Order: sequence, then C-alpha cells, then structure tokens
Amino acid sequence: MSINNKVALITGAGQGIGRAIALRLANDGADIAIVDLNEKNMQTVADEVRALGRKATTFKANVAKRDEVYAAVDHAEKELGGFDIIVNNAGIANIQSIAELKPEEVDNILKVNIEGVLWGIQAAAAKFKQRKQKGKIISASSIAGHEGFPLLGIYSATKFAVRALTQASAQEYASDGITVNAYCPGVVGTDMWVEIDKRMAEITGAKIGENYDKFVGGIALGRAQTPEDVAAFVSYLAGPDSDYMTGQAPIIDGGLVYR
Ligand SMILES: NC(=O)C1=CN([C@@H]2O[C@H](COP(=O)(O)OP(=O)(O)OC[C@H]3O[C@@H](n4cnc5c(N)ncnc54)[C@H](O)[C@@H]3O)[C@@H](O)[C@H]2O)C=CC1
Ligand SMILES: CC(=O)C(C)=O
Repeated sequence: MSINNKVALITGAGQGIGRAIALRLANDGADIAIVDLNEKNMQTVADEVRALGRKATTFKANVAKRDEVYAAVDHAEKELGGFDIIVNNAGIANIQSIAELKPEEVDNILKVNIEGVLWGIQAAAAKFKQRKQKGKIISASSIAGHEGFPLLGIYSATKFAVRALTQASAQEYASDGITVNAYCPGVVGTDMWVEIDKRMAEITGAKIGENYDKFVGGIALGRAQTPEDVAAFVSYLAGPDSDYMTGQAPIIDGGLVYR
C-alpha cells in the first residue's frame, strides 16, 4: 500500500475516469475526498470507497470557481485529517468546427478545463505549504494535449494548456517538495466519448458509433482504454515510485499518438 493513510482529493470523481481513480487510490490505501457537481454520483462513489475500508467525504464544487476549489481542499483536510494528493481530473468536452465555435462555449470550456486545473494546482500547493509538507499534484490532459484533432480544436487547446501549467508549476513548486505531473489518456469508454461520438455524428452525418470505432480502430493494442487503465497510471503518479518525476505529461493510450 504505497500511499497508505494519505489523503487524496479527486475532482470529477462522480463517474468515469475520476471514479476509477478514486477507487484505485482507495485500494492503494488512501482516504478519498470526492469532488463533483453530481451529488448522487458522489454518494455512490463514497459508498464504494468505504466498502474498500477507506474513509470518504464528498464536496459539491464547480472547479471553474476558484473559491469553491479552495473550499473543497479545506473540506478534505478537515474531514480526513490531512492533505497529500490532488487529482485535477474534472473536464468537459466540446465538439465543434473551428468555423462554428461560439464565444460562450469557448469561455465555458476554458473556465472548466484550464481554470479548473489552475485553481486546483494553486489551492493544493497553498495547502501543502501551509501544512509544511510535500505533496503531489496530478492533472488530466489527453492525447488531444499532444495533437490537435478535427472538431476537437478548443478541447485540444485546453489540454495543451494543462501541459503548460504542469510544466510551469512543476518548476515553481519544486523547491517546496511538490511534484506536478499530468496523465494523457487516449480513447476511454466513458460518457464523455458517448457525447463526443454523438456530436461528431450530428456534425459529419456519420452513424452513431462510427467515429468512436474509427478512433478505437487506430489503437495498436486493439481495444478502447478503460478508466481502470488510466487509474493504474495515476496510482503510479500518486505514489512514491514517481518521486523523481515532475513537469511531465506522459501519453497512456494503447498506442495511438506517438511523441
Ligand atoms: N474519456 C476520454 O476518452 C478521455 C478523457 N480525458 C479527460 O479525463 C477527464 C475525465 O474524463 P471522463 O471521465 O471521460 O469524463 P466524464 O464526462 O465521464 O466525467 C466527468 C466528471 O466531471 C464532472 N464535472 C464536469 N464539469 C465539472 C465541473 N465544472 N466541476 C466539477 N466537476 C465537474 C462531471 O460531473 C463528471 O462526473 C477529463 O478531464 C477528460 O477531458 C482525457 C483523455 C481521454
Ligand atoms: C476525450 C479525449 O480527450 C480524447 C482524446 O478522446
């Protein structure tokens, strides 16, 4: 149990990749603060964490709002008695051509995917420093943070930005004993991809499932990624085996994008 009795906060932990990370880190021995917009889903995940023998607490917060992210970090520390790891996982997709993007949808995704990660980095680092301890900051980027994909232009831009924030903050916080890394999944079978596929079908006239199958067909290992595949890598980033790693955003996608 590499992170036994540590406290980990995971945003967007009500479903999908965030849920899998919450359960994996609980299995690794951590107590878990679950942060999301969906209260019902959060309660379900909290029960799953408790069933693994770890403590869980939930906190409803919109990661786009700085005050709410800081409040979530304070809540985790108060309820679970410490604060060691944050996973800035919450994110939203946007599927639109560059020609058709509207200011409101651009503002919205920039706020959630970039500011949400920025406030998470800032709030966690401030808490680690206040507690005079080391800490781990981990954020969700994507293969779309290494390559721009058609109809995913603004989404890709936000995921490139996560890598930039990871690189800059890793250098700024290194002397405080804080490491900052990101994970870059490929095509993960969650609700996000159901939505991506549906919107791509609307825009391109393809059948439902066609774009998803096309993306999955390009994966060298021959299958879509599971949330647990992603969580296994986040477990490494959260644990002591990655102590000498900072400022990195490795791709874990079954062989789809090569950098
Ligand atoms: N599904 C995929 O293929 C890939 C996903 N990613 C990234 O992984 C992360 C998780 O993705 P999925 O689990 O697939 O997504 P999902 O859509 O299944 O789950 C996202 C979760 O985040 C929560 N959330 C959304 N906006 C929020 C906000 N403003 N504040 C707090 N919580 C919020 C939702 O309520 C939901 O529980 C995202 O950052 C996504 O961009 C990266 C690469 C591939
Ligand atoms: C959702 C996402 O990041 C990709 C690349 O599928």
